[in-house]
Amino acid sequence: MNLKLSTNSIFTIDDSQLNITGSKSETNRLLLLKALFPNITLANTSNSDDSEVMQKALAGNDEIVDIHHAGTAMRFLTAYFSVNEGREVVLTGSSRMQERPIKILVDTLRQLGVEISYEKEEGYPPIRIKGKKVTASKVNLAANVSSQYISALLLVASKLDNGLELTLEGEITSIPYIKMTLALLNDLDIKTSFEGNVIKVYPKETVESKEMVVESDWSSASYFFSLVALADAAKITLSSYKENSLQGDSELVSLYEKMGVKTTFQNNKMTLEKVSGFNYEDINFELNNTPDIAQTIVVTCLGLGIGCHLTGLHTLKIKETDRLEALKVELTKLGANISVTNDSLTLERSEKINHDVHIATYNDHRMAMAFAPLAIKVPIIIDDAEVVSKSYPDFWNDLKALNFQISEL
Ligand SMILES: O=C(O)C1=C[C@@H](OP(=O)(O)O)[C@@H](O)[C@H](O)C1
Ligand SMILES: C=C(OP(=O)(O)O)C(=O)O
Repeated sequence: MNLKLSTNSIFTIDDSQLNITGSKSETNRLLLLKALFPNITLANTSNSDDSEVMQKALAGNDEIVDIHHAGTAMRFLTAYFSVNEGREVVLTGSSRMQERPIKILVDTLRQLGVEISYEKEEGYPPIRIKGKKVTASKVNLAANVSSQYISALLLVASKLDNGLELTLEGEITSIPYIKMTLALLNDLDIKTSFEGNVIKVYPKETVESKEMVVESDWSSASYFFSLVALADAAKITLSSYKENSLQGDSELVSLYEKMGVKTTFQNNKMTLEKVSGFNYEDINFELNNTPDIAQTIVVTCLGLGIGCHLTGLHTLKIKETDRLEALKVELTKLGANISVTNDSLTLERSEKINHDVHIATYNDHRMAMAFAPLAIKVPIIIDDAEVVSKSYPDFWNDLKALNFQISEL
């Protein structure tokens, strides 16, 4: 399904309200924790494909478990099945998932005594896991490739006889996601510590019954920050969000303040407003803590006609697609002057944006959603627009509610 998007030439959002689905990162952690501690209950969970596959995988009893494109499900379930004594599963995913590395996590679980083998290529899914009772508790692992390996181990750690002590090697990437995992464990009264490069999780057999309420997804909110930045005038209220979030992408508030968006919080809602008469300057952001909003930000900059230099992007090459390469190809089609390295991206200032360009989405939900707000500036076509369901199935309906004209080509 290819969608053509456009808006009125003067585009404004008048005091609109949107309710955004729960964070997929929090949901996938909590689904796993609920499988370990069934007396917790969850509210405002994500309706994303990634959370649906996670839930199904945890509920089922099949030998082959297919998690499609869901990175967190792949990594979290690898740890989960590894400590599920006596169970044998083959964990697999989409063809892209079979190119996303898992060796660091597999090697760590092997150090803990779990039997894991590769069904196809060494270092990549699919993998065959024979669950073991794990009693070893000290391991080292590289922390510079994906924080998901670390979160995966932390999530199951409290159920191990002796807990877990992880020593992280190298520069730690995507730290807020590790802190989110620890914070959710702490909410369940599971004791943890994170000092220097050592993380400890202490054993806990049971937890008190508790309702865990998922905050709405900040990465999904990023597209509305972009929309407000690009509109002629806009005020939109999103629920349910907290000023002090567990999600690192809440950094959006300070990042978009530099792109003319003011954010205020009240009663678990946040209101984004376009600042009129804002003095735009080129931006320079380090995004090691917030990799998922890099695409949104660079597209906003193109729409605003400002330049940007984004660094800390080394993980983008191993996500749903090689996001650095994909951005380079698609932004160039729009007339942008962009260069990328293995971990950074530079966009030159430019005035003109080509219209009616087909944006390829590479099975990457964030390619589709990040480019959509540009329709405020020029009509644009998003190819294979259904990809958004990986994290945000209601995205196109929510844009329609904001008066985007959307038609199938
Ligand atoms: O733990 C998580 O929920 C996530 C961690 C990040 O991955 P990396 O640690 O691989 O950068 C992020 O990009 C992903 O969307 C979700
Ligand atoms: C990278 C992402 O997800 P995952 O790694 O869980 O597939 C994402 O949602 O941007």
